[in-house]
Order: sequence, then structure tokens, then C-alpha cells
Amino acid sequence: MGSSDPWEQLSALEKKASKRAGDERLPSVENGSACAASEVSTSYNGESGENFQVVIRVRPPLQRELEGYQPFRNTALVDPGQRKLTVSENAQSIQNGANPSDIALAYATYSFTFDWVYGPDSFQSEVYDKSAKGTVLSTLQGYNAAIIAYGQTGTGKTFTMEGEREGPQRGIIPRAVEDIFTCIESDTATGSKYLVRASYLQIYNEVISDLLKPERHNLTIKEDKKRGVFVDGLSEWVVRSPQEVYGLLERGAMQRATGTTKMNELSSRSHAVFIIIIEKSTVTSRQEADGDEMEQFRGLAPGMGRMENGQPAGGEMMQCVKVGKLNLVDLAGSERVHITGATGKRLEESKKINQSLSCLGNVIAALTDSRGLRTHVPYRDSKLTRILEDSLGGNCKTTMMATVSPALEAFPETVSTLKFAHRAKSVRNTAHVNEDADQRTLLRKYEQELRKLRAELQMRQREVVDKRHLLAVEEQKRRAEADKLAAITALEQRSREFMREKEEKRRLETRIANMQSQLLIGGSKLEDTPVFRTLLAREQRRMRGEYEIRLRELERERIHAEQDKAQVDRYKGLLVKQRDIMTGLTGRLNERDEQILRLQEELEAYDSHQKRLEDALDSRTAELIALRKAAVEHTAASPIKSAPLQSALGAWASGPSPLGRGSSAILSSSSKLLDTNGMVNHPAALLSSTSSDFSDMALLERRRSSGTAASMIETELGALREQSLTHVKERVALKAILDDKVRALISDIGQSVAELPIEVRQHPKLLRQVLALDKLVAATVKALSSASANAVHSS
Ligand SMILES: Nc1ncnc2c1ncn2[C@@H]1O[C@H](COP(=O)(O)OP(=O)(O)OP(=O)(O)O)[C@@H](O)[C@H]1O
Repeated sequence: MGSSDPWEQLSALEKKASKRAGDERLPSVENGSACAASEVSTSYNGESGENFQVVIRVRPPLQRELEGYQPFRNTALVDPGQRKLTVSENAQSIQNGANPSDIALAYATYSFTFDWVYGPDSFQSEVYDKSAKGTVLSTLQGYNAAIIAYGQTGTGKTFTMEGEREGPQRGIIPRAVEDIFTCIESDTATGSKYLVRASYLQIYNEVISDLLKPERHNLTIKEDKKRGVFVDGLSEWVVRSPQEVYGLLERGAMQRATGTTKMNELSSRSHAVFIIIIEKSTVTSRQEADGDEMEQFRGLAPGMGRMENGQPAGGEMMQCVKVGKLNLVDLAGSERVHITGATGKRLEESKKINQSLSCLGNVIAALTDSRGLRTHVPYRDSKLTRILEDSLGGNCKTTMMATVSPALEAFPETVSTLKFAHRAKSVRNTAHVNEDADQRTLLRKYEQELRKLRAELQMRQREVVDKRHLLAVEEQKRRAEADKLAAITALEQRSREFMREKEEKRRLETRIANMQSQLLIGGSKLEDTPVFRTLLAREQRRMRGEYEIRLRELERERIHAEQDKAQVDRYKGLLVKQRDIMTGLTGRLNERDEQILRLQEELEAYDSHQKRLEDALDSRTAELIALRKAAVEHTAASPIKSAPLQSALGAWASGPSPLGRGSSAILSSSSKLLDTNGMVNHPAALLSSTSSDFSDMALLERRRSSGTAASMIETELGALREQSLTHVKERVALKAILDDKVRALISDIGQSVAELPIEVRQHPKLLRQVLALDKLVAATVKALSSASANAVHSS
């Protein structure tokens, strides 16, 4: 399909489809042919599927159409009773009684029947009640439902879907929201619960955005078995009243892309989908429930799901959750760009809108393929068709609301819309109730969360009760202790009183005894009478008994009090001891921590110091090896042998060649300590080998090989002697040259200098240089003389 204009594409599709179906009578706007209204009507007269309704709404003429450069001419004739709409370029004549078939001969004339046709005078309430209400309310039963407004730009899609928020001009969305909440409120069945949430998205230039969370942009569409097709990352808002939904709608409307076009001052430039998801939970007894659909439900309400003798108590209660989804779709209006004169951004928008509407046309065409093959439905060709996949030919009760203009200037678009809508009438949907068989609904999650929270609350309450009990016991204990203290104080007081009484009694007894000793009864003292004595003895016994009992009691109480005090003291002592131990332990732990930290730091410092030393050692070792090697080579190559240097080199320097056996042994020994890259493998070992053990190693090497290589040494010695003699000769010759020729040369120079002019002769540098040269020659001759003597001596 080359063109991006949906009208043209639809016509092409119509032509194709009609050819396939062998239906040549279908009208075609593009080829200008027209057919009789009755014929057209008959050809389209199939019953629409119950789950896919198509209705048409003709809006009243707009001011712009009434006041246009041409006088307004109506093209739409509505017959609501017959659910029939006739559109004609000469509708006026038909309205005046002319036969539509006759008019169709000269003017393009079409007749269609739909599930409902609304004329320009229709009310919003009428449209909603007859064509939307049923679809909307089916969502409360767990069905998917969709209302899709389709039509040319400026024909009343937004007016029909949204209208005004209040008053009689309220559109389908506000009325649907009201109805949903009214139904929920009026559902008084016990156990019925609802959870309603809403989302709002737009597809603008093929990009899906969340209108309620604008930062969520460029969302992707996903599909899974449970949820069907859904927009990943789209925000969902739980709503509890129509007002909350209106709030969301207003927020979303502010984000929605709109613009002014030639056809509509506030044209929607995006497809908008307002989604309402309703989860309904009902509780029924198992007997009433369908085994497959219901899920055992326990714990939502007291007594539910109780088991008695392994049988459900009083009929086991079941929870059933149904999920209904309502898609309210306000499509962006299609337009013929060459007529509307769109340019720049508007042109791009229009292209994208037309493109996605073309995809919608393709999907409808595929779904209504007259061959009934439906091999491939191109849902994935656009975001719009992908989102509406369920609503078009899927699990959904869908109402397509096609809007048209009555104006003659919009006649081609009107015819195209009607053809598209009529084709859509053949779409068949299969709607079924969505049961939450796998417990994934939000409602269930909320309920589970609620149950968990309630259980937690109960536990907390129990804990609070326990704590209260503990507090009461502690209060009792505190009071008992206070009482005990009071009792002890009282006892001490009583004890003191008792002692006082006892003292008083003794005093009285003494007084009585004193007084009685004065009395005489029948010639004898009163106390001496037997009656008196008996009485006194009895009284004394009684009093003693009483006092003894009282004393025993007091003693018992005292012991008790002392024991309690001792116990308290013991506990106190223990606690103090434990506290001291803890304090001590904490102190020691802190000390240990500090010590460990200090040690750690020291260790680190030592490590880095050691590292530095090792590095220094490595470089020194390398230097030493290089120096020794250079010295050996130098000694071997030099004709002059310095005794101190040779003794310093020790065994290194001895050998027949500049790199003789001694030095090669050392070098091979040191090379063992170097890896293939010449890196020092073990610096400490190398140091000890190079500083003192190299000569030992060379000697050892010599000893080891002395037995076997004695002859080799002899040969080497002979060669050395010869070499030495040659050197002696060379030195003697050199000495003679220096003595004769150089001295003579110097005296010549001296004479030449003496002959020079006085100012040149007195030049300090020249004289000094001649003297220095003379001295140098003398020293060299001397050195050569002693070296020759030594060489002669040693050889
Ligand atoms: N049935 C109607 N009764 C009265 N006025 C209507 C009706 N339908 C549409 N209108 C008016 O027509 C104009 C265009 O309508 P609307 O914006 O709803 O068109 P649209 O199809 O949504 O356009 P677009 O696709 O460009 O967004 C508005 O001013 C609206 O009030």
C-alpha cells in the first residue's frame, strides 16, 4: 500500500475485498461510480456481532461550515428507527421526497445500516445510554470492553468521548465513570469488594507516553498469557470516586498533544487511551460456585472456610475475583493533508496519524476478510493496533463510534468513514469473563496484605497486653516492697514501745513490791500470803507467755527482714560486680583495639621500609655486578696490571683471557641469579654471592676442576708467561721511545720556546704545559721501569 492516506488505502482495500467476494456493487468514491441506496443498503445488511457494535454519529454543522465561502449543504439523512444513514451529494432532494435510487444516478449516494445511527440533534445522554452504557457496565462483570471514537478530524470524537465534565454535554467518559461508581456503591451484597484503578496514555508520532507520569516516555508494549497485551511501565492509579478520576483526566489532558488545524481549532494530535481496570471480589458458598472458576477462600471474614469434621462448616465460602478492563479510546482525527494544508510539524503529525489509522484499516480488513481465512492480522504494524489487539477481534466487548460531518465539503471523508465503519461491523469478538484463577489481581494482593497487617496488629495488641500485665506485676512488687519496709518500720516502732512497756512494768513491779513490803496482812506481809503469791505467779506466767510469743514473732519478722535485705544486697553486689567486669572488659577491648591498630600501622611502616631497602639492594647489586664485570674486562684488556685492583678483584681477575675462567664462573654464578629478562631473582642471595662469596665460588670451582684440568692450567700458564714476556718487551721498547725520542722532542720544544719573542715566552700557560709534559713523561718512564722489573721478576 503506497499511499499513507487512510481514505485512499481504505478504498483500495474495499475494492480488493469486494473483488474477492465477487461483490461488484460496492460503491467506490474514487472511480466516481454510484449505486442505488437500496442496493448498497442490502449489500451491507449483515448483523453485527453482539460483541462488536458500530454506531455512527453525525454532528451538527459548525459555524465555520455554515459561514463558509459556499452555502452549507447537508449530506446526511438519518433514519434512527431503521438505524440507517443515507449520505448523498444531493441529500436535499431526497429529503424533499425524491427517490434515492433516482438521485443516486446523478449524485454520489450511499446508504448504510449500523447498530445505531445518531443524527445532529442527538443528545450526549442518548448516545451514552444506547451505545456505551452496556459496554461500560460489562466491565463490572469482568469483561474487557472498549469504546473507540473514529473519524475525520473535527467531526466530534473528543466531544462524544469527553464532552463537558459537567452538565448535559458530559461525554461518554464522565458518564462511564459515574455509572461505574454508582454501581459499586449500590452493590450491597455481603462480601462484594471492588478495586478500581486508572491509567492514561497517548500515542503521539508512534511514541507511547504516560499522560499521568510524563517522565515515562517511549513505553513499550508487551504481552503475556495472563495480562494479554499491556503497556510496560504505564502507571496505574487507584481511584475511589468519580472526582479522583476527573482529577486524573484533567492532569492527562494537560499533557495531551493538541494543536490547531484548519478543520479543528483544538485538534487532538495524538491517540489517547484512558484505561479503567475494575477488580471485583465476591464471596459465595461453594455449592453456588462453579468449581473451576472459584477459588477456596479463607480468612476474609470470621467463620468463613471453617472446617468441621473435615467438612466445610455451614457451607464453605469461596472468593471469586473478576477483572474487567475498559479502554476508552479517542483517536486522533485523520485528514487529507493536501486539503488541510498542513506543513512542517503538523504535516509530520498528520502523516503519522494517517499511517497508524491505515494500520487500523488493515487490521479491520484482515479481520473481515470475506474469505474468512484471517491468516495474518497485522496488529504489530502500529502501536495503536497493537494496544487495541484485544479490542479488535479479541476478548472484548467493543463499540466503535464513528463520527462524521454533515457538510458537503467533507463528503469524501464521510463516505470513507462510513465504509470503514461498515466494514468494521463484520468484526467478530469473543468476550469472556476474566476470572482471577491464579490470584494475581491487585485486589487479592491488597487483601492478603490486609490479612497480614491485621494478624500483625493482633500480635502487637497481645504484646501490649502482656506488657501491661508485666507492668502491673512490677507495680505490685514495688508496692509489696514498700509495704514490707513500712511493716519493718512499724515493727521496730512496736518493738521500741514493747521495750518501753516492759521497762514500765518492771518499774511498777518494783514499786508494788516496795509498797507491799510495807503492808502487813494478819500479821504477815501481803506478798507473803499464799493467795497473793498464787495470783502473782499466774499473772507473771501469763505475761511471760504473751511476751515470749510476741518476742518470737518479732524475732521471726526481724530475721525475715534481714534475709530480704541480705538478698537485695547480694543482688546489688552482683550487679555492681558485673558492671565493673563489663567496664573492665570494655576498657581492655578498647586498649587491644588501639594496640592492634598501632601494630598494624607499625607493620605497614616496616613493610614499606623493607620494600625500599630491597629496592635499594637490588639496584646496588646490579651496579656491583656491572662494576666487577667492567673491572675484570678492564684488567684483562689492560697491559698494565694494578696490584691493588687485582687483589680487590681476587679470583675474578685471574684467568687466561679478559673474560677468563674466574670471571666467567662468577658471571655464570651471577647469571643463575638473574632470570631470562636479566631481572634479579633474589637480591639478598645475589648480594652475598657478589660481595664475598664470588671469589670463594671461583676457588671452589677451580678446586673442583683442578684434578681434571691440571694440564689445562699448565698450558694456560705457559701462554701467560709468553704473553708476559711480550708485554715486557713492549714496555722496554716503549720506555726507549719515551726516553730518547720524547725527551729529545721536549728539549727541542724547550729550545724553540726560548727562541720565541719575550712576550710569548712569558706566557704562563705555555711554560706550565711544557713542564707538565716533561713531568708526565718522567713519571711514565718510571712506572714502565718498575712494571718491567716486576714482569721480568714474575716471569
Ligand atoms: N454532537 C455535537 N454537538 C455539538 N457540537 C459538536 C458535536 N460534535 C462535535 N462538536 C463540536 O465540533 C468541534 C470539533 O469537535 P471535536 O474536537 O470533538 O472533534 P474531533 O473529532 O475530536 O477532532 P480532532 O480529531 O481534530 O481532535 C468542537 O467545537 C465540538 O464542540
